Amino acid sequence: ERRTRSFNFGAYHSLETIYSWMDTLVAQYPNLVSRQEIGKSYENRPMYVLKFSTGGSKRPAIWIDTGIHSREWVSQATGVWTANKIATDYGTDASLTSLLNTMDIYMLLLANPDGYAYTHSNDRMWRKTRSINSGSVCRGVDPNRNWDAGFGGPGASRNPCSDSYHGPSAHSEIEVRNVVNLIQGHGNFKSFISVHAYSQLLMYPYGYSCEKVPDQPELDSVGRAAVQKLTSLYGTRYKVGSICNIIYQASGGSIDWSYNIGIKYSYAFELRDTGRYGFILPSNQIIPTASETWLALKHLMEYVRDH
Ligand SMILES: O=C(O)[C@H](Cc1ccccc1)CC(O)(O)C[N+](=O)[O-]
Ligand SMILES: [Zn+2]
Repeated sequence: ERRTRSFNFGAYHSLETIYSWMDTLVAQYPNLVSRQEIGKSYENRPMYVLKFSTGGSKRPAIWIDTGIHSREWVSQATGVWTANKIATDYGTDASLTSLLNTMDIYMLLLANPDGYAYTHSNDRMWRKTRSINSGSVCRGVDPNRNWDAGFGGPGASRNPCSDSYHGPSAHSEIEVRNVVNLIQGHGNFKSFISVHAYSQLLMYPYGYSCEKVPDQPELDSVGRAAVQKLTSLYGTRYKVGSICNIIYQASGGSIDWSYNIGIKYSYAFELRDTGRYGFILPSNQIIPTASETWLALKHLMEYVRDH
């Protein structure tokens, strides 16, 4: 209804505002979008996935998460804009319509809800979850070091006070376990895309090692083609490569886990910018960032649809 159309996609919003906007999106597109609670966060906030589906059961699916690192606000904002874009363009964009007639899209807009709330209430630069670490005064685990993929290896810290603390064990964080359970329970995901900021990169596995994955040539060429579409809009330049080679070695990352359980088309975006504003990207760049990113996302999803 009216409220969705009047929603300001060019601003950063609170968790509560995003959650109530999700309700209006589902209400406006009941035959396309549904909301699924996949579990609770450490501080007992619901974790909601938006499922875009035109029917079938357990259709091949694409996963997109935003906001796993709570301070990377342009990621969550891009997720909101993208969810709205999918809902509004279905039925008019032929390529998207054909995609949604054969595949489902699952979006987790706030993958770290406790951290996101904390960046609004206490510390704009908070990155991790808000779990209590026994024996330490420091809180939180880096949810992008907590996955069962090279867990605890180089590229993560064992210090609970570190921003890249991997946690006491793989999948120790409920926010990670909720996603693992959904993906493993579903069993038919073909693509897993995790959206971060910043650095303007499109990355594929591995992070935990600099060895080439078996599908590296294909992931690289599809990634380069996707970035070409992104750059065509405003000239924004991205680099493409494996996490380990292009940014740094990082163990326990989500897309290494998804790749290793067989989800070939696993990618991580690092959105704008390259450091001028960093995590504090001005809100007037939200819509341009989301618009250019959409061109890359669409390319990836079309490729997955056709292969
Ligand atoms: O360290 C991270 O988890 C990401 C890089 C990354 C992204 C995906 C998988 C493994 C690592 C970088 C970032 O998004 O956190 C941004 N940053 O640290 O500036
Ligand atoms: Zn991040």
